[in-house]
Amino acid sequence: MFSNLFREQSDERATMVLNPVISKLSGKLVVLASASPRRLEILRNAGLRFEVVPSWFKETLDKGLYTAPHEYAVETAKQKALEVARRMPIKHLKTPDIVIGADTIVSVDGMILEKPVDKHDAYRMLSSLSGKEHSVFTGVAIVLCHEKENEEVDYQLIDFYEETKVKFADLSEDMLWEYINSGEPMDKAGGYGIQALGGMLVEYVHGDFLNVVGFPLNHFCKQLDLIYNRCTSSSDQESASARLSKSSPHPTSVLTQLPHNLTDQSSQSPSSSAKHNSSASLRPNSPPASQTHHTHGSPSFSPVHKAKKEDGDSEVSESSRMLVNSFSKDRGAEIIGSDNTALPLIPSRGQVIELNVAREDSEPKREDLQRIMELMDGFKASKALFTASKLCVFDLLHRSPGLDSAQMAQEIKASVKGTECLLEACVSLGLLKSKDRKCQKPVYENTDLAVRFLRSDASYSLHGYIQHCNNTVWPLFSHLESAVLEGSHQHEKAFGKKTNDLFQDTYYNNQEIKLRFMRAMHSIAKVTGKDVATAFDLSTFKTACDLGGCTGAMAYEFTEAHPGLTVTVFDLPAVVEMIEHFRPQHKDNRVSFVAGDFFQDELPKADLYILARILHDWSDEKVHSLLSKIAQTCTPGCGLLLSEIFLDEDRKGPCRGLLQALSMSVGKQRSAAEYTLLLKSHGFITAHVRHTDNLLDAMLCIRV
Ligand SMILES: Cc1cn([C@H]2C[C@H](O)[C@@H](COP(=O)(O)OP(=O)(O)OP(=O)(O)O)O2)c(=O)[nH]c1=O
Repeated sequence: MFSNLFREQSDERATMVLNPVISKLSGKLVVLASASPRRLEILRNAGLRFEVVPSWFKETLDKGLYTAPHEYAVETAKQKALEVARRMPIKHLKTPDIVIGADTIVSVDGMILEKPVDKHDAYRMLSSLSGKEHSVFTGVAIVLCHEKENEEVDYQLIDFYEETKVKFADLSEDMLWEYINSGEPMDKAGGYGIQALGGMLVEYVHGDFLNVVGFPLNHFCKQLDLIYNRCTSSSDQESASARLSKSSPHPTSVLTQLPHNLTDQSSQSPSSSAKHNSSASLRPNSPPASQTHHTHGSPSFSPVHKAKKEDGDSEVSESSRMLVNSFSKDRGAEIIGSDNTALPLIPSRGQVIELNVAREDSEPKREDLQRIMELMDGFKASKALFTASKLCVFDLLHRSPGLDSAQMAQEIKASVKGTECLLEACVSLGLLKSKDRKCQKPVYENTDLAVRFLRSDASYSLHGYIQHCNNTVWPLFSHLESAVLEGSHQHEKAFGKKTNDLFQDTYYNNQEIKLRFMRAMHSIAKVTGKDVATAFDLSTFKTACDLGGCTGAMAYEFTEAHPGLTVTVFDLPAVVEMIEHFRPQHKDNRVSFVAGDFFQDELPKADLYILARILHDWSDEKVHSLLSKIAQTCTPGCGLLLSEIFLDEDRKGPCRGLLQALSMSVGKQRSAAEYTLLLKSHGFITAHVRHTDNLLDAMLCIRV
């Protein structure tokens, strides 16, 4: 219905305005900085080709700073688009040509209504709309990115808004609650969706219907027409902006450069990004956001350090160059030159390694060679870590720091020569420290890294996961060539037996292997759990069920983070019978365990289902069967929190996810948009996506 409606409304305009615009955009990298499935559908139906990179900007600007509601929507749209425009060159290694951001709000009686946080909030919003006319504003920001010779990026910002008036019928209490309980209000501004059940509440609409649904397509096309059809060269950009200002009722344009110091912006984790507004971050001494509208000019910032985009056709004439842009929540952007760079072997999300190798036949540069050698030696480093961990080197040095190689050899019952080589290798990898002694062999101690992650009894120990990598992942990867040739996993070759169900046949039919696997899952849940548990406001949910929650490590993080939540961990009987091995010291009564098979048995009732690191393991058929079972168990408004590594939409990273896919399990790695579509097919809409900057990302979906 929605798509048909769109066609009826815009076919004529499409031929007049949209098609010439679309041809102008072909070959350009257009990015939609929005997770809204409605915006995606509107633009896709219009024939636009684009990538989706949801913005990490949190919608928490101070509404008190804005004199009119549309100013707030426009500013939020700008921040969403700019965050993506800044992040992409660094984290995705490509500079988009255009980034589109949007923000939809409802305004009634001088209040701004965004998405409700819970059912009561939805009730508050909908009852304030009952029997009245209100305005829906969508602010849109179009960021044009221009890369310059000297690696600076110019951003030209064009923004505008559209207002549509909507009148609601008088809503009875019963109607209100029936609608709220349908779950539809939760991810929509003002708490309703005019395109679906919410349409029944509406008496009339004055203005652009699609604007209410989240994107004013017609106004957008007119803006594109102005930019691309009436302004031919990039040198005309300033005048184009000026023209836009005159001809359009609400556009603004800011031409600016990305600041040199990226520490508080491009590298922001979602949580930190909310602290900034564009004016502050783009123009350090500028007035508040609302006053920077209609500002032109180019503030003088130093050039940005970023991976330079190559022109696909041109030969790379520059000499070899290596940049490692490393980001973390704490450190922000870090630009490390080749001289002082310890290359990360496997770039994580947010780490960018670029080698611009000069002409093919020119003399190899040291850094390029080094990178290849690092990759070739990677397996030796992994195996050295696995072996030291298996032989309990880190535990022994924790108990008795300062052992020399002969003493260590005696402790681990190994050869002195072999032990010496292993200890020295661990020093070179930064896992151990050695202290020289006069005329004697050096003694060894754990580094901080080993103390924190490699001791088997450390709070955030990865010991269990390392053992799993050594015993299970390593043998599988030693058959990688066959896995690639055959396109299937290599369990039979690696472990000498056929597996129908990896968990039942391999991991859980032997006590020792089972415990090892549980320790591995426990390790991962311990180090990632907090970030997943705190990714979203879950205060509307009272009961959760962690499907395949294993030792409960993730569940305990959820109860810790959400005082009103109780969590049932649902896992196979073989797992639940072992959980005493993993109970935390301070038992939390809000975590309980139920034994069962989520493919076969009835699921415990809950408001929120957690699927952390589950779906990627299973075939499409099993994934669909599990999701449809959850969907049947859920009432509208129930939540599903999915946590996996989300692949980038262009499938160029993160490296961990792509390497994991090589194990060729029957499952697959997916991007956030792919998970969104998958869940949508089972009646769940994605309300929020969070890239955590940790090993697992998360998305919160609501059953409609
Ligand atoms: C009023 C109304 C809003 N909406 C939706 C459009 C938007 O998706 C949403 C408003 O929230 P927004 O914050 O504008 O957008 P979003 O959170 O969905 O996505 P992102 O921030 O990543 O861009 O409400 C409808 O679908 N129907 C309606 O009738």
